[in-house]
Amino acid sequence: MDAAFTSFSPYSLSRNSFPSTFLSTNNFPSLTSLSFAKFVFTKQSYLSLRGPFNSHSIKVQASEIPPTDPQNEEDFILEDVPHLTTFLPDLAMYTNPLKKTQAYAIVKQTFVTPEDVVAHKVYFKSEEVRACIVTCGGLCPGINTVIREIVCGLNSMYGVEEILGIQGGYRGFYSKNTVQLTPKSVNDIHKRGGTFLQTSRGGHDTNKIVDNIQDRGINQVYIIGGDGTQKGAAAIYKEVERRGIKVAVAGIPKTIDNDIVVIDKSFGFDTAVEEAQRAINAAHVEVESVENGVGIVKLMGRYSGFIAMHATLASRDVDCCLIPESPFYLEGQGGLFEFVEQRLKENGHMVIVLAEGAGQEYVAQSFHASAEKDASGNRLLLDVGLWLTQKIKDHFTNVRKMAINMKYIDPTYMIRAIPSNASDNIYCTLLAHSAIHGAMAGYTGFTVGPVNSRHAYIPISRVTETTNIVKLTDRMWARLLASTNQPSFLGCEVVQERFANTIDDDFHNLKITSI
Ligand SMILES: Nc1ncnc2c1ncn2[C@@H]1O[C@H](COP(=O)(O)OP(=O)(O)O)[C@@H](O)[C@H]1O
Ligand SMILES: O=P(O)(O)OC[C@H]1O[C@](O)(COP(=O)(O)O)[C@@H](O)[C@@H]1O
Ligand SMILES: [Mg+2]
Repeated sequence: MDAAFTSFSPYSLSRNSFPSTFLSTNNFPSLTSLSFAKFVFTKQSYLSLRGPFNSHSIKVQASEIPPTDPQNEEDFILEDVPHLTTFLPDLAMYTNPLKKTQAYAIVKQTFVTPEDVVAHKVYFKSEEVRACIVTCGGLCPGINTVIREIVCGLNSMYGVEEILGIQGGYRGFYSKNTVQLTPKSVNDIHKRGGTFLQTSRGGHDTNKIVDNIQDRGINQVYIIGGDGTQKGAAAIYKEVERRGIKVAVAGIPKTIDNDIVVIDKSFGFDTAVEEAQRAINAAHVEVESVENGVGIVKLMGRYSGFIAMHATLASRDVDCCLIPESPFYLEGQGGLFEFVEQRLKENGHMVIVLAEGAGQEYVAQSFHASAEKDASGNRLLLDVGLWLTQKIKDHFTNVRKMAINMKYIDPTYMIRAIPSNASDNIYCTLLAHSAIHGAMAGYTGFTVGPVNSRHAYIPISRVTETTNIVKLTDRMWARLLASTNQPSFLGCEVVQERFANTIDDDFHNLKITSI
């Protein structure tokens, strides 16, 4: 194992985003040779991750890596990325076939910084690899690009021929036939939205899945999916380890909501924000063309309002953005009705962007609905867009006796069903390649993704222990408030009390106490 990686050093906030898995024929004798790669946060990045949902620290085990400031070992928070040799200590190593490929053989000092992890040896022979890919959970722009690049990357860089597609999510392992994936069969799929392999919610049965992996002789599993999927991937990895079989499990984080922690941003998010602009533009055009026009645009965001926040900031045509993390109220001083009326008086029109998870407790009260769940156990949302539309109409017609022109646009599925844009396509390629290099190098139980702009291997458990949400105390939310000039709604004690009393999960309680 010692020779597998010749160098490793911590990520830095200022470095550019070259993948840390880049191969070099180079040696870096001046740098420490490590037995295991570590998942590393600089102290700064750790601090930036800290908040009500990430309050417990990651263990510091700094002994093997020299900190940049030798006086301050606590600069680094380190954790092992799991490796096959942890439970299969006698695994054979092979020369990395990348050395012989034209694209990488020319790379000597030029592209490899001392901070890159350099794989000299791999733990799979090309002809021995039998990989599979599965996609789970909701859609997101770019899934097909990730599938394509795993297939093409494994084939062109490592000479792998055996790649299976598991169809229809986790349950496809045990309920469907596999499909053979080749560079030819996936050649054009990045131009399409959705997932070439189909997806599903629910159906995660760890034993059945791992039985199937064993029966089919699969030894690399690439799992593309969100927070739920990554929890499933962690369970598969644990079971694989328990059975002591040589199977590398790699997660590629997918979430339209950008709700996965640790990584800088999820793929497809930029594409979704861009697409949301079209809906916001349409709403704005409609409402400025009529008298007292009120436009409402509902965007995705179950627990995290990132899409709504970014779409609002990008647009500048939005007067008010409502997200799940920020409580709001309708009536009285400082409420939404008052703000709408004020904007109509000032400008004759207004646009509200609404994340689908916002105000769910109000909608539930209005509709007397019970909390239903989907097959994966996610709460099924009530339509806050229709609810708000009706509330505003009722208020202005019946209470204020004022005619308004309401336009409600619901582009929710449209923003995630499209192909990824150019920058997301490149991002997806880096993720796919990072996953391939990691699996070939024998890592397992990891998720890939950029951390402070450095592509990193992250132990899966780190990305599943909490959810990424918009922090109301962060500057991005302050920027939004400054841009829209909307009320912060936080002055109202009643709302805070109501939230604390009616919402029983930690998520909302923490949210309130963090304000
Ligand atoms: N805690 C869990 N343990 C194991 N599997 C899970 C867990 N949560 C979700 N899954 C599985 O992961 C898949 C996708 O989860 P879901 O929440 O629907 O989407 P996403 O992964 O995009 O968040 C489903 O097949 C579901 O059964
Ligand atoms: O109708 P579906 O397919 O269950 O998806 C709706 C949900 O999917 C999401 O896009 C999130 O999906 P994931 O949990 O798969 O990331 C939410 O924004 C939305 O509430
Ligand atoms: Mg999810």
